[in-house]
Amino acid sequence: MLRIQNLVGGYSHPPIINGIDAEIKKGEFFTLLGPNGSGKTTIFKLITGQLPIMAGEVFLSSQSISSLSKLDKAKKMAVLTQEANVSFDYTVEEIIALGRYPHQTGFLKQLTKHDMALMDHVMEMTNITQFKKTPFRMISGGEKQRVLLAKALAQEPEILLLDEPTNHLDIKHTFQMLDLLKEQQQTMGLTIFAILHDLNVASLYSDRIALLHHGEFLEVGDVETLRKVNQLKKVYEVDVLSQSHPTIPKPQLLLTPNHSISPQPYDFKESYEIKQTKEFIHVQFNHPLKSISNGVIGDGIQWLTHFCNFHVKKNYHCDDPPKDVQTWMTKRNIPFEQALGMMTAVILEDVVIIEEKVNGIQLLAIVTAGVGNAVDITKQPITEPVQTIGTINTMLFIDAHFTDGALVNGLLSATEGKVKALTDLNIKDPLTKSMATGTSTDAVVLGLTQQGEKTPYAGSGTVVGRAIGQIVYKATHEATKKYLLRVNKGRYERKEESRCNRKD
Ligand SMILES: Nc1ncnc2c1ncn2[C@@H]1O[C@H](COP(=O)(O)OP(=O)(O)OP(=O)(O)O)[C@@H](O)[C@H]1O
Repeated sequence: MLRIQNLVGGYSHPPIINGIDAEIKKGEFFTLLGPNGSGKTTIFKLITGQLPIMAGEVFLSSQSISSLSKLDKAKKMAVLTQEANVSFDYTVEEIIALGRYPHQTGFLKQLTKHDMALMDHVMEMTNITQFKKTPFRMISGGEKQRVLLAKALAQEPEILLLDEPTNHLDIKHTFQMLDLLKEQQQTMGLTIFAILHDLNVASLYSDRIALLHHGEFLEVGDVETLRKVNQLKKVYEVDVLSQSHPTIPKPQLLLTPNHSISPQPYDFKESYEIKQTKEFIHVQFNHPLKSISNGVIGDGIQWLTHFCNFHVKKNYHCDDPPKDVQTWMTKRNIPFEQALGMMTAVILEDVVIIEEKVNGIQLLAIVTAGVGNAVDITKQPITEPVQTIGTINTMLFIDAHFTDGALVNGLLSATEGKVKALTDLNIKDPLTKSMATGTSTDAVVLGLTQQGEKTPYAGSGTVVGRAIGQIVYKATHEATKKYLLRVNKGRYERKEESRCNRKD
């Protein structure tokens, strides 16, 4: 659709653009990225003819752009520039009518019924119909941007050049505009060549991107190119981290400010408080911990300050456990947005709390255990899930700095410690009669202070991994023993009671 071949140009010597090549294919969304002053707008000016090409060539549908008349170009290509200065006091409708100009025929060049219907359509699409008769100068910056897009769409171009089209737009209108463009691309085959500043937005909407650096392309490729953070650091000179969007397979970039927002180093042992009642256990930290968990709320990887384990009745059943947990937290003035919530039918008095320092690493384990629903995951028939509560809830807090990989490692180490404790206590799956590997609804959280040197591994091959396995083993072993004692005592008491009743 648009081929840029060894393009050189600028305002004087030396040129700003130094021999770039690119091919924008028909129907694709191609985005030009680069810092301020890197030459993005200059490329557009060379393509549109606002600036003379010093060397190289640009082809529009295989025709050299310099051989096309202004009108021929306008029939194929519409441009939305940053300069929204319209000198005359046109109304919105009149501005949009200008978009039809290249298609008007005859001496008088009047708008036809088709032109007017199309204008109404683009005004509706861009949500500006209400401003139809309003002078352009009397609408806001964001509304002006939508009017200029409507004008460009009214031109019915094959390719649309957009120079920062979302400038002035709030997030709702940014996404509305880009969704609209994407729809035009997908349904009408419109080719889009856009300059965008927001790398995350570019990742969500573009098919391919080009990264411009000092008038040259450093990278041209699909949006996965945005995972090359070293290139981005070089070009933008910021500390950037590439992560996957949580719900769609696109990279998203996270920036770390130069000014430090991490707290001064603090004493782990002084940084938390544990509150325990019959209804709940609440661990509150002074600083947020980086956490990984499968809690009812606060799941996944998060930064959290409050960690709660709520007691529920054995027959607890609810359609919306997260809502329940949030309600219980609100009742106790615990901000659930910063909290992890678990639940258990285990008597909370039987909790085991172990605080230990292993090889200089401070750990805190808080475990409640019930094995009424013990399961051997390797033997249970794969049929209906078991969802009753009789669970092992493990909270483990560590004064260390883990990578995301080490967090996952840490979960493995904790699980290995738990399974070994069940094995040593000879806990069996009542259904399969084989050794249990856990219970049907176990929950776990690992919370890290992220203080000190970064640790990339936390498996059994590491000191911290073994410390995790051993503290979880100890806490689970003890908590399970307490549970078994209580259950056996209960059984004994019930037996005694019925014996006495029989005697009577
Ligand atoms: N009219 C002009 N005359 C001379 N130099 C100019 C002119 N316009 C821009 N430049 C220079 O050309 C270089 C590239 O500018 P350009 O506008 O293409 O950058 P850009 O990548 O679009 O930047 P931004 O993200 O800030 O819009 C800059 O160094 C700029 O100062």
